[in-house]
Amino acid sequence: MSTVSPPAATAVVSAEHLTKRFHQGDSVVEAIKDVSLKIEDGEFVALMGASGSGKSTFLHVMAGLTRPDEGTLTIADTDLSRLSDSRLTHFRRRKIGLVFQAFNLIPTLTAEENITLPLLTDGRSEQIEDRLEPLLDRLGLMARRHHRPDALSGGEQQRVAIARSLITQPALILADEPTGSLDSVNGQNICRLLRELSEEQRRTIVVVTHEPSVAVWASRIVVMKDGRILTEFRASDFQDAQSLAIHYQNVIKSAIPA
Ligand SMILES: Nc1ncnc2c1ncn2[C@@H]1O[C@H](COP(=O)(O)OP(=O)(O)OP(=O)(O)O)[C@@H](O)[C@H]1O
Repeated sequence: MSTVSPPAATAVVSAEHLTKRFHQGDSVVEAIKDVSLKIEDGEFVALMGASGSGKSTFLHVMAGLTRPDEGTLTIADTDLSRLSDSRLTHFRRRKIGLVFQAFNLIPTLTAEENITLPLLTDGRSEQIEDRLEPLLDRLGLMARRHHRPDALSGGEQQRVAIARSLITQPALILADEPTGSLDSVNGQNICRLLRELSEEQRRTIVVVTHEPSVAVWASRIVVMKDGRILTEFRASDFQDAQSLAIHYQNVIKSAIPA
């Protein structure tokens, strides 16, 4: 009898030895140093760490918004270092969905127009018909589709931003402090939505956060300190956000300074 081995998990993100330096006058800041990380298809990863630990820089490198000085980054089988600036922009539009703390919606456009904009700017308007209504429905935005951002609550605006990130069906969704502008109830609802998207649709999601109450929704938590990956653990090892917060604080405190 022949045996069939399960398919190997595919890495959507493969970062190897990434370093990014910023020059300010005569001084140089190494924002990330020798960072290596693999993220598999369908994983929901929280990137934690104190202010200045390099989380946003790493996220921006993964987004192709910032080029690393050293190391290689492969996203969805594409080595980003091999892409020219214009191809990198094209790649980002197609393969990466971005969600920000400040929502970054266009105030003069309705919810629906904001959501469909990435397809329009990429010359793919024919895909709107099939994709828009299921997304509005899934994200609970059907009744708000014709409203402009100033007529939407913060939670609704962030759901519009998430819908906008999903409409291109990207390989990877990157969110920088997505609950940072929301109250705790709306913040938790956004976390639940991201978790459901990863579980139901195998979306690969990376969220940068300071908050254990956000990180606890992820499947894997990666902790950064002084530009390096310090450690990682699984949220399922903790009963609740409070026990995760205690472990996180202990890990940060006991780390030997770089
Ligand atoms: N454009 C830049 N120019 C100069 N230095 C920068 C730049 N961007 C980031 N840095 C520096 O790189 C380091 C890492 O910054 P980064 O924003 O990635 O950290 P972070 O963990 O996301 O912080 P926070 O949680 O406060 O957003 C910091 O010392 C920061 O001052």
